[in-house]
Amino acid sequence: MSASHPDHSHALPRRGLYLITPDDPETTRLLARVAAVLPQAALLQYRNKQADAVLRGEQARALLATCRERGVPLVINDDWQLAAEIGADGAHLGEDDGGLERAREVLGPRAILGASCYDRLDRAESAARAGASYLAFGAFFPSNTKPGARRADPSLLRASAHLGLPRVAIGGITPDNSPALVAAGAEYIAVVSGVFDAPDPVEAARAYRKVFEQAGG
Ligand SMILES: Cc1ncc(COP(=O)(O)OP(=O)(O)O)c(N)n1
Ligand SMILES: Cc1nc(C(=O)O)sc1CCOP(=O)(O)O
Ligand SMILES: [Mg+2]
Repeated sequence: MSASHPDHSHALPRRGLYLITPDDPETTRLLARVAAVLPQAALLQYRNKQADAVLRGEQARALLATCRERGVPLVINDDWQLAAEIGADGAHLGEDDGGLERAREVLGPRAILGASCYDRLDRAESAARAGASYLAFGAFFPSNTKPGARRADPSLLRASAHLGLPRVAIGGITPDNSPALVAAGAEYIAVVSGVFDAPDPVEAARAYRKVFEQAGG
């Protein structure tokens, strides 16, 4: 912990696969899909861009129970108020999701607060100042989950190392294209379709985990 970055990443594992949920309206099915691959994950993000507030509340609570059983932190996408309401481990905020400072104030110093930085180092610098726990960059490759995502270059991972926060790489990431991102400094590889749309999601999740093992832990 440094003076400029107080203890904002307490619950964060050191590195690994950051799983993000697919938009699945069936809560029982979503839970089964997540439970199968959760043992391979360092972190889980609940993201459902189609669900209304009631379904999001139901799914987030159900996932939180599963995550607690498995000891995996749960981050809620977009909605830090929902994270606070259900006692999740944190929230992930992009450019349209409200200010990091207010979220940090309410969620407290130990919450995981993720910030989307896209392809922008200046955004990463201000997110670090505003109390982010990690900095997410992307999209590194074309993504079917988010076809319009801005593209980022792996050099951004190296260029943001001085900020001293864990870096997340996202967007079209596969086990095959992950090693270059981990070598460039990504502590986390964030994935939706590479796991959840794979013919064998458990095998796919293991393949991402192996990338970190082969990179040295
Ligand atoms: C780990 C991680 N990184 C980036 C995003 C994208 O956030 P945002 O730009 O707010 O877009 P949506 O996910 O809300 O569509 C993310 N969710 N997680
Ligand atoms: C949610 C999200 N955010 C991105 C960004 O670049 O900010 S890319 C993305 C989609 C990630 O899904 P997949 O692993 O299926 O490509
Ligand atoms: Mg968002």
